[in-house]
Amino acid sequence: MSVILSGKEVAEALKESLIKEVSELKGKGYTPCLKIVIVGDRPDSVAYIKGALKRCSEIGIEASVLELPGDISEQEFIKKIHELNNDESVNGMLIMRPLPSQISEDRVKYEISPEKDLDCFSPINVAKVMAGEKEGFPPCTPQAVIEILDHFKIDPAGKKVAVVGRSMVVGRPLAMMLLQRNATVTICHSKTKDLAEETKRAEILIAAVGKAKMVKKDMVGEGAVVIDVGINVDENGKLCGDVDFDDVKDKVAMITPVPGGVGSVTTTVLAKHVIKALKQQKSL
Ligand SMILES: NC(=O)C1=CN([C@@H]2O[C@H](COP(=O)(O)OP(=O)(O)OC[C@H]3O[C@@H](n4cnc5c(N)ncnc54)[C@H](OP(=O)(O)O)[C@@H]3O)[C@@H](O)[C@H]2O)C=CC1
Ligand SMILES: Nc1nc(=O)c2c([nH]1)NC[C@@H]1CN(c3ccc(C(=O)N[C@@H](CCC(=O)O)C(=O)O)cc3)C=[N+]21
Repeated sequence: MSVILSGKEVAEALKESLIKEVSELKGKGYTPCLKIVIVGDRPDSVAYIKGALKRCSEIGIEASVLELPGDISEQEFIKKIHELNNDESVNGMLIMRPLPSQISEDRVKYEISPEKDLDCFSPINVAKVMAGEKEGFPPCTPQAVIEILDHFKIDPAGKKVAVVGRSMVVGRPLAMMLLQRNATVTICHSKTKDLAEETKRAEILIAAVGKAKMVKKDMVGEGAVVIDVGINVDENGKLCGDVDFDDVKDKVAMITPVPGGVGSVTTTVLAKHVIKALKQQKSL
Protein backbone atom coordinates (compact mmCIF):
# COMPACT_ATOMS: atom_id res chain seq x y z
CA MET A 1 0.00 0.00 0.00
CA SER A 2 1.33 3.40 -0.97
CA VAL A 3 1.45 6.62 1.04
CA ILE A 4 -1.67 8.74 0.60
CA LEU A 5 -0.83 12.40 -0.03
CA SER A 6 -3.74 14.10 1.68
CA GLY A 7 -4.77 17.35 0.03
CA LYS A 8 -7.02 18.01 3.01
CA GLU A 9 -3.96 18.07 5.28
CA VAL A 10 -2.24 20.58 2.96
CA ALA A 11 -5.38 22.71 2.73
CA GLU A 12 -5.76 22.79 6.53
CA ALA A 13 -2.15 23.89 7.07
CA LEU A 14 -2.48 26.60 4.43
CA LYS A 15 -5.84 27.68 5.81
CA GLU A 16 -4.42 28.27 9.29
CA SER A 17 -1.79 30.67 7.98
CA LEU A 18 -4.35 32.48 5.79
CA ILE A 19 -6.75 32.96 8.73
CA LYS A 20 -3.92 34.70 10.62
CA GLU A 21 -3.11 36.91 7.63
CA VAL A 22 -6.73 37.95 7.17
CA SER A 23 -7.16 38.86 10.82
CA GLU A 24 -4.04 41.04 10.62
CA LEU A 25 -5.42 42.74 7.52
CA LYS A 26 -8.78 43.28 9.20
CA GLY A 27 -6.93 44.89 12.11
CA LYS A 28 -5.61 47.41 9.59
CA GLY A 29 -9.10 48.01 8.20
CA TYR A 30 -8.92 45.81 5.07
CA THR A 31 -11.13 42.86 4.16
CA PRO A 32 -10.09 40.86 1.07
CA CYS A 33 -12.94 40.64 -1.44
CA LEU A 34 -13.47 38.09 -4.25
CA LYS A 35 -15.99 38.17 -7.08
CA ILE A 36 -16.65 34.92 -8.96
CA VAL A 37 -18.13 35.33 -12.44
CA ILE A 38 -20.17 32.49 -13.91
CA VAL A 39 -21.91 32.54 -17.27
CA GLY A 40 -24.67 29.92 -17.39
CA ASP A 41 -24.70 27.00 -14.96
CA ARG A 42 -22.18 24.29 -15.89
CA PRO A 43 -22.26 21.68 -13.08
CA ASP A 44 -18.43 21.52 -12.72
CA SER A 45 -18.30 25.29 -12.27
CA VAL A 46 -21.19 25.22 -9.78
CA ALA A 47 -19.37 22.53 -7.74
CA TYR A 48 -16.19 24.59 -7.65
CA ILE A 49 -18.02 27.77 -6.65
CA LYS A 50 -19.70 25.98 -3.75
CA GLY A 51 -16.31 24.85 -2.41
CA ALA A 52 -14.73 28.27 -3.01
CA LEU A 53 -17.45 30.19 -1.14
CA LYS A 54 -17.23 27.82 1.82
CA ARG A 55 -13.44 28.08 1.98
CA CYS A 56 -13.46 31.89 1.72
CA SER A 57 -16.01 32.22 4.50
CA GLU A 58 -13.93 29.93 6.77
CA ILE A 59 -10.92 32.19 6.17
CA GLY A 60 -12.77 35.49 6.55
CA ILE A 61 -12.70 36.56 2.91
CA GLU A 62 -15.74 38.33 1.49
CA ALA A 63 -16.82 36.35 -1.59
CA SER A 64 -19.82 36.62 -3.87
CA VAL A 65 -20.95 35.38 -7.27
CA LEU A 66 -21.95 37.39 -10.31
CA GLU A 67 -24.30 35.11 -12.23
CA LEU A 68 -24.67 36.07 -15.87
CA PRO A 69 -27.20 34.54 -18.28
CA GLY A 70 -25.86 31.77 -20.54
CA ASP A 71 -26.81 33.74 -23.64
CA ILE A 72 -25.16 37.06 -22.68
CA SER A 73 -23.41 38.76 -25.61
CA GLU A 74 -19.64 39.12 -25.71
CA GLN A 75 -20.00 42.91 -25.57
CA GLU A 76 -22.21 42.81 -22.46
CA PHE A 77 -19.85 40.33 -20.81
CA ILE A 78 -16.85 42.62 -21.46
CA LYS A 79 -18.81 45.52 -19.96
CA LYS A 80 -19.32 43.53 -16.73
CA ILE A 81 -15.61 42.69 -16.55
CA HIS A 82 -14.71 46.36 -16.99
CA GLU A 83 -17.12 47.27 -14.16
CA LEU A 84 -15.36 44.81 -11.85
CA ASN A 85 -11.93 46.08 -12.98
CA ASN A 86 -13.02 49.57 -11.89
CA ASP A 87 -14.78 48.51 -8.67
CA GLU A 88 -12.42 49.53 -5.84
CA SER A 89 -14.12 47.16 -3.39
CA VAL A 90 -13.24 44.06 -5.47
CA ASN A 91 -9.66 42.80 -5.04
CA GLY A 92 -9.82 39.78 -7.30
CA MET A 93 -11.93 37.90 -9.84
CA LEU A 94 -12.37 34.29 -10.86
CA ILE A 95 -13.98 33.86 -14.27
CA MET A 96 -15.33 30.33 -14.59
CA ARG A 97 -14.23 28.53 -17.72
CA PRO A 98 -15.07 27.41 -20.29
CA LEU A 99 -17.22 30.34 -21.35
CA PRO A 100 -20.18 29.68 -23.70
CA SER A 101 -19.40 29.62 -27.41
CA GLN A 102 -20.73 33.11 -28.26
CA ILE A 103 -17.94 34.56 -26.09
CA SER A 104 -14.43 34.20 -27.49
CA GLU A 105 -11.96 33.48 -24.68
CA ASP A 106 -9.17 34.58 -27.02
CA ARG A 107 -10.75 38.04 -27.26
CA VAL A 108 -12.04 38.60 -23.71
CA LYS A 109 -8.89 37.38 -21.91
CA TYR A 110 -7.29 40.76 -22.71
CA GLU A 111 -10.06 42.62 -20.86
CA ILE A 112 -9.53 41.47 -17.25
CA SER A 113 -7.14 43.63 -15.27
CA PRO A 114 -4.03 41.44 -14.59
CA GLU A 115 -3.85 42.73 -10.99
CA LYS A 116 -7.31 41.26 -10.30
CA ASP A 117 -6.93 38.09 -12.38
CA LEU A 118 -6.58 35.32 -9.77
CA ASP A 119 -6.67 32.27 -12.09
CA CYS A 120 -4.28 33.20 -14.91
CA PHE A 121 -6.77 34.20 -17.59
CA SER A 122 -4.91 37.33 -18.68
CA PRO A 123 -2.04 36.82 -21.17
CA ILE A 124 0.08 39.04 -18.87
CA ASN A 125 -0.20 36.44 -16.10
CA VAL A 126 0.35 33.59 -18.57
CA ALA A 127 3.58 35.30 -19.64
CA LYS A 128 4.67 35.63 -16.01
CA VAL A 129 4.14 31.91 -15.43
CA MET A 130 6.11 31.15 -18.62
CA ALA A 131 8.97 33.36 -17.43
CA GLY A 132 8.87 31.97 -13.89
CA GLU A 133 8.16 35.37 -12.30
CA LYS A 134 6.91 35.44 -8.73
CA GLU A 135 4.47 38.32 -8.45
CA GLY A 136 1.84 37.25 -11.03
CA PHE A 137 -1.00 34.80 -10.40
CA PRO A 138 -0.40 31.23 -11.60
CA PRO A 139 -3.66 29.33 -12.04
CA CYS A 140 -4.99 27.93 -8.74
CA THR A 141 -5.05 24.22 -9.67
CA PRO A 142 -1.42 23.93 -10.86
CA GLN A 143 -0.40 25.99 -7.81
CA ALA A 144 -2.32 23.49 -5.64
CA VAL A 145 -0.20 20.67 -7.12
CA ILE A 146 2.97 22.61 -6.26
CA GLU A 147 1.69 23.24 -2.71
CA ILE A 148 1.14 19.47 -2.27
CA LEU A 149 4.65 18.62 -3.53
CA ASP A 150 6.16 21.30 -1.25
CA HIS A 151 4.16 20.22 1.80
CA PHE A 152 5.27 16.60 1.48
CA LYS A 153 8.84 17.68 0.61
CA ILE A 154 8.78 16.08 -2.84
CA ASP A 155 11.34 18.03 -4.84
CA PRO A 156 10.76 17.75 -8.60
CA ALA A 157 14.28 19.04 -9.38
CA GLY A 158 16.12 16.70 -11.72
CA LYS A 159 13.21 14.24 -11.78
CA LYS A 160 11.44 12.85 -14.81
CA VAL A 161 7.92 14.29 -14.67
CA ALA A 162 5.10 13.47 -17.07
CA VAL A 163 2.08 15.78 -17.25
CA VAL A 164 -0.89 14.28 -19.08
CA GLY A 165 -3.07 17.14 -20.35
CA ARG A 166 -2.15 20.47 -21.99
CA SER A 167 -5.06 22.79 -21.17
CA MET A 168 -4.40 26.43 -20.30
CA VAL A 169 -6.06 25.93 -16.88
CA VAL A 170 -4.03 22.93 -15.76
CA GLY A 171 -1.54 20.95 -17.87
CA ARG A 172 0.37 23.61 -19.78
CA PRO A 173 1.02 26.09 -16.93
CA LEU A 174 1.78 23.23 -14.53
CA ALA A 175 4.44 21.91 -16.92
CA MET A 176 6.05 25.38 -16.96
CA MET A 177 5.95 25.65 -13.17
CA LEU A 178 7.62 22.25 -12.82
CA LEU A 179 10.23 23.24 -15.40
CA GLN A 180 10.90 26.35 -13.29
CA ARG A 181 11.58 23.94 -10.42
CA ASN A 182 14.14 22.11 -12.58
CA ALA A 183 12.12 19.01 -13.43
CA THR A 184 12.59 17.31 -16.78
CA VAL A 185 9.05 17.59 -18.09
CA THR A 186 7.21 15.59 -20.75
CA ILE A 187 3.80 16.94 -21.76
CA CYS A 188 1.39 14.29 -23.05
CA HIS A 189 -1.99 14.77 -24.73
CA SER A 190 -4.60 13.03 -26.85
CA LYS A 191 -2.25 12.76 -29.85
CA THR A 192 0.63 11.25 -27.84
CA LYS A 193 1.70 7.90 -29.33
CA ASP A 194 2.15 5.11 -26.79
CA LEU A 195 1.06 7.13 -23.77
CA ALA A 196 1.80 4.25 -21.39
CA GLU A 197 5.45 4.24 -22.38
CA GLU A 198 5.77 7.96 -21.55
CA THR A 199 3.88 7.76 -18.26
CA LYS A 200 5.67 4.60 -17.06
CA ARG A 201 9.04 6.35 -17.33
CA ALA A 202 7.90 9.18 -15.03
CA GLU A 203 9.11 9.44 -11.44
CA ILE A 204 6.30 11.93 -10.88
CA LEU A 205 3.13 11.41 -12.92
CA ILE A 206 0.47 14.10 -13.10
CA ALA A 207 -2.91 13.28 -14.61
CA ALA A 208 -5.06 16.22 -15.79
CA VAL A 209 -7.12 14.61 -18.52
CA GLY A 210 -10.76 14.58 -17.52
CA LYS A 211 -11.30 10.83 -18.18
CA ALA A 212 -12.50 8.81 -15.20
CA LYS A 213 -10.01 6.17 -13.99
CA MET A 214 -8.08 6.25 -17.28
CA VAL A 215 -4.63 5.71 -15.75
CA LYS A 216 -4.20 2.00 -14.93
CA LYS A 217 -1.44 -0.11 -13.37
CA ASP A 218 0.30 -0.75 -16.70
CA MET A 219 0.74 3.02 -17.19
CA VAL A 220 2.62 3.82 -13.96
CA GLY A 221 6.20 3.15 -12.94
CA GLU A 222 7.09 1.10 -9.88
CA GLY A 223 7.55 3.50 -6.93
CA ALA A 224 6.25 6.59 -8.76
CA VAL A 225 4.58 9.62 -7.16
CA VAL A 226 1.13 10.09 -8.68
CA ILE A 227 -0.78 13.36 -8.54
CA ASP A 228 -4.37 13.05 -9.75
CA VAL A 229 -5.90 16.37 -10.79
CA GLY A 230 -9.01 14.88 -12.42
CA ILE A 231 -12.47 15.42 -10.96
CA ASN A 232 -14.94 13.10 -12.64
CA VAL A 233 -18.07 11.21 -11.76
CA ASP A 234 -17.91 7.41 -12.04
CA GLU A 235 -20.58 4.93 -13.15
CA ASN A 236 -22.09 4.98 -9.64
CA GLY A 237 -22.30 8.76 -9.51
CA LYS A 238 -19.30 9.02 -7.14
CA LEU A 239 -16.46 11.55 -7.45
CA CYS A 240 -13.31 9.96 -8.91
CA GLY A 241 -10.02 10.99 -10.47
CA ASP A 242 -8.29 10.35 -13.79
CA VAL A 243 -6.30 7.59 -12.08
CA ASP A 244 -7.75 4.20 -11.19
CA PHE A 245 -6.72 4.49 -7.54
CA ASP A 246 -7.42 0.89 -6.51
CA ASP A 247 -5.63 -0.51 -9.56
CA VAL A 248 -2.39 1.47 -9.10
CA LYS A 249 -2.19 1.92 -5.33
CA ASP A 250 0.06 -1.07 -4.60
CA LYS A 251 2.49 -0.29 -7.41
CA VAL A 252 3.18 3.41 -6.74
CA ALA A 253 4.98 4.96 -3.75
CA MET A 254 2.67 7.92 -3.17
CA ILE A 255 -0.69 9.04 -4.55
CA THR A 256 -3.25 11.82 -4.06
CA PRO A 257 -6.84 10.62 -3.56
CA VAL A 258 -10.03 11.99 -5.15
CA PRO A 259 -11.89 13.44 -3.30
CA GLY A 260 -9.59 14.90 -0.69
CA GLY A 261 -6.67 15.55 -3.03
CA VAL A 262 -5.78 18.39 -5.38
CA GLY A 263 -9.36 19.71 -5.48
CA SER A 264 -9.40 20.45 -1.78
CA VAL A 265 -6.24 22.55 -2.09
CA THR A 266 -7.38 24.50 -5.18
CA THR A 267 -9.98 26.58 -3.33
CA THR A 268 -7.48 27.40 -0.58
CA VAL A 269 -4.99 28.64 -3.19
CA LEU A 270 -7.77 30.81 -4.60
CA ALA A 271 -8.22 32.34 -1.15
CA LYS A 272 -4.44 32.85 -0.93
CA HIS A 273 -4.56 34.73 -4.24
CA VAL A 274 -7.34 37.08 -3.04
CA ILE A 275 -5.13 38.06 -0.09
CA LYS A 276 -2.07 38.46 -2.33
CA ALA A 277 -4.07 40.71 -4.70
CA LEU A 278 -5.25 42.97 -1.86
CA LYS A 279 -1.71 43.27 -0.50
CA GLN A 280 -0.30 44.16 -3.92
CA GLN A 281 -3.05 46.68 -4.60
CA LYS A 282 -2.60 48.44 -1.26
CA SER A 283 1.21 48.01 -1.20
CA LEU A 284 0.98 46.21 2.16
N1 LIG B 1 -8.64 19.58 -8.96
C1 LIG B 1 -9.11 20.75 -9.39
O1 LIG B 1 -9.23 21.71 -8.65
C2 LIG B 1 -9.46 20.88 -10.83
C3 LIG B 1 -9.67 19.75 -11.55
N2 LIG B 1 -9.95 19.81 -12.87
C4 LIG B 1 -10.11 18.53 -13.54
O2 LIG B 1 -8.91 18.20 -14.23
C5 LIG B 1 -9.19 17.49 -15.42
C6 LIG B 1 -8.59 18.23 -16.60
O3 LIG B 1 -9.18 19.49 -16.72
P1 LIG B 1 -8.89 20.50 -17.95
O4 LIG B 1 -7.43 20.63 -18.12
O5 LIG B 1 -9.72 21.68 -17.73
O6 LIG B 1 -9.50 19.61 -19.16
P2 LIG B 1 -9.48 19.83 -20.73
O7 LIG B 1 -10.57 18.98 -21.27
O8 LIG B 1 -9.40 21.27 -21.06
O9 LIG B 1 -8.07 19.17 -21.17
C7 LIG B 1 -7.86 17.79 -21.14
C8 LIG B 1 -6.48 17.46 -21.67
O10 LIG B 1 -6.32 16.06 -21.64
C9 LIG B 1 -5.91 15.57 -22.90
N3 LIG B 1 -6.51 14.28 -23.16
C10 LIG B 1 -7.82 13.98 -23.36
N4 LIG B 1 -7.98 12.67 -23.57
C11 LIG B 1 -6.74 12.12 -23.52
C12 LIG B 1 -6.25 10.81 -23.69
N5 LIG B 1 -7.07 9.78 -23.95
N6 LIG B 1 -4.94 10.61 -23.59
C13 LIG B 1 -4.09 11.62 -23.33
N7 LIG B 1 -4.49 12.90 -23.16
C14 LIG B 1 -5.81 13.14 -23.27
C15 LIG B 1 -6.39 16.59 -23.90
O11 LIG B 1 -5.55 16.52 -25.05
P3 LIG B 1 -5.73 17.48 -26.35
O12 LIG B 1 -5.13 18.80 -25.95
O13 LIG B 1 -4.94 16.79 -27.40
O14 LIG B 1 -7.20 17.57 -26.61
C16 LIG B 1 -6.26 17.90 -23.11
O15 LIG B 1 -4.97 18.45 -23.27
C17 LIG B 1 -10.71 17.36 -15.43
O16 LIG B 1 -11.06 16.13 -14.83
C18 LIG B 1 -11.20 18.51 -14.58
O17 LIG B 1 -12.45 18.27 -13.98
C19 LIG B 1 -9.95 21.00 -13.55
C20 LIG B 1 -9.73 22.18 -12.88
C21 LIG B 1 -9.56 22.20 -11.45
N1 LIG C 1 -11.29 29.45 -14.33
C1 LIG C 1 -11.54 28.22 -13.90
N2 LIG C 1 -10.68 27.61 -13.05
C2 LIG C 1 -10.95 26.34 -12.57
O1 LIG C 1 -10.15 25.80 -11.77
C3 LIG C 1 -12.15 25.67 -12.97
C4 LIG C 1 -12.99 26.36 -13.87
N3 LIG C 1 -12.67 27.61 -14.32
N4 LIG C 1 -14.14 25.78 -14.29
C5 LIG C 1 -14.59 24.52 -13.71
C6 LIG C 1 -13.43 23.62 -13.35
C7 LIG C 1 -13.82 22.48 -12.44
N5 LIG C 1 -13.18 22.78 -11.19
C8 LIG C 1 -13.48 22.11 -9.99
C9 LIG C 1 -12.70 22.24 -8.87
C10 LIG C 1 -13.04 21.61 -7.67
C11 LIG C 1 -14.21 20.85 -7.58
C12 LIG C 1 -14.60 20.18 -6.31
O2 LIG C 1 -15.47 19.35 -6.27
N6 LIG C 1 -13.99 20.55 -5.18
C13 LIG C 1 -14.31 20.04 -3.86
C14 LIG C 1 -13.24 19.12 -3.33
C15 LIG C 1 -12.97 17.95 -4.19
C16 LIG C 1 -11.90 17.07 -3.60
O3 LIG C 1 -11.88 16.88 -2.38
O4 LIG C 1 -11.05 16.58 -4.38
C17 LIG C 1 -14.38 21.22 -2.86
O5 LIG C 1 -13.84 22.29 -3.18
O6 LIG C 1 -14.97 21.04 -1.81
C18 LIG C 1 -14.99 20.70 -8.71
C19 LIG C 1 -14.63 21.33 -9.89
C20 LIG C 1 -12.44 23.91 -11.29
N7 LIG C 1 -12.50 24.42 -12.52
